[in-house]
Amino acid sequence: MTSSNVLVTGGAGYIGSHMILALRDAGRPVVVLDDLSTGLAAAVPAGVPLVRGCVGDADLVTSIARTYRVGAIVHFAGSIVVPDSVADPMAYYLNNTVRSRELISAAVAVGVRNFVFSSTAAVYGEASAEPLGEDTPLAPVSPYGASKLMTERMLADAGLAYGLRYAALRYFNVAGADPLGRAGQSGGRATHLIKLAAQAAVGLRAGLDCFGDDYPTRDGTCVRDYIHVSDLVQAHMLALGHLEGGGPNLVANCGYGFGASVREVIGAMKRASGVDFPVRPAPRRAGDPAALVADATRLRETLGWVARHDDLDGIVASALAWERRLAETRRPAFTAAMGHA
Ligand SMILES: NC(=O)c1ccc[n+]([C@@H]2O[C@H](COP(=O)([O-])OP(=O)(O)OC[C@H]3O[C@@H](n4cnc5c(N)ncnc54)[C@H](O)[C@@H]3O)[C@@H](O)[C@H]2O)c1
Ligand SMILES: O=c1ccn([C@@H]2O[C@H](COP(=O)(O)OP(=O)(O)O[C@H]3O[C@H](CO)[C@@H](O)[C@H](O)[C@H]3O)[C@@H](O)[C@H]2O)c(=O)[nH]1
Repeated sequence: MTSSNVLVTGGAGYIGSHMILALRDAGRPVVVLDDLSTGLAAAVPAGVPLVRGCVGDADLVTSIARTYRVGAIVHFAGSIVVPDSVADPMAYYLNNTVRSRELISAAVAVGVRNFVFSSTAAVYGEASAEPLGEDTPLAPVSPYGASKLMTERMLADAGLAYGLRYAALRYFNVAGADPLGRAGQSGGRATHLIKLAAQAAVGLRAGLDCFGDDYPTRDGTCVRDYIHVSDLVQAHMLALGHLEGGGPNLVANCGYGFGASVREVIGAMKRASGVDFPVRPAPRRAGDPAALVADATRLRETLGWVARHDDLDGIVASALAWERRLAETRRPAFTAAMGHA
């Protein structure tokens, strides 16, 4: 096993914080670079160095790579809200594409060999086939998807020109929380369906909007392939080992091969919590494809990945458990702020 450090960008965020736990569980030294724009310093486990800064700061990246003898970068940092990218595309091209370019350039210049990148199912756009293989035509319908696709393209070119070794993992919808309760989705502004449903279940919000019920799907609501964050992180660990072991560059979908509709997710959350929170019909949300379901054959066959948490009820239950834990830790602070301490 290699003992060089792994630089986790965006390690104070939802998925990055789970990756840090997996690396530490495997005995790998880690350093985190995060600007804390959506992440929380508290999500980085004690003892893991956290450098607060931007991935687009090439001097900073170079200095971290030298100081910590970084051998691999796992790049989670980015802006992630599809409708925001429709409203403000230039912000997404800056944070996701331009700053990734700086990071990749710095990695190449300082001699970091291996690079794992958070890509997305949004690179496929309006899916014509289901499930989607990696060879499906790439036609993103949101600036978010386009901003990620451009980074994939830069990695492919950097691989050819400079020998950078990379894996671009196209996540479908990531959800759930660490089964040991050490991490979960904590960031301030929630937009993801399962997170919002969990917040409704614990009483943090009055209910939930269902964006569109006239899609060409089995119940009219959008279908997504929800992958448990622990299974996703395991794919990253395998991808890292694959690159470090000399395996070829890789682009792979991360999902289970079956989807759940918005209505099915809401039903699962109501069952798990026992709370019948209100659900309001709402117009379609900009940039939402009707259905996104992964064909994850390549991930299984190339990396030997095995899904261990591929059960919607379990995913929803782990998200709910984390939300309840957050509500418990918030309650004293809230009570104090209201002058009732
Ligand atoms: N959550 C999903 O369902 C999903 C699906 C597909 C792809 N992804 C990708 O996975 C990655 C992680 O997503 P997440 O859900 O953990 O989001 P998140 O918002 O919780 O984490 C992103 C982290 O990156 C940091 N960050 C943002 N811009 C930065 C910059 N310029 N420099 C340094 N740090 C910066 C944020 O502070 C945050 O800690 C993203 O790249 C996202 O596009 C997520
Ligand atoms: O209050 C809500 C929130 C969401 N939805 C719907 O739920 C589905 C899932 O939405 P969401 O959880 O926001 O995820 P996506 O927009 O599908 O995007 C996620 O999944 C993509 C890959 O599929 C990633 O690229 C993105 O980063 C990630 O945010 C969509 O149909 C939404 O319209 C609702 O109906 N009500």
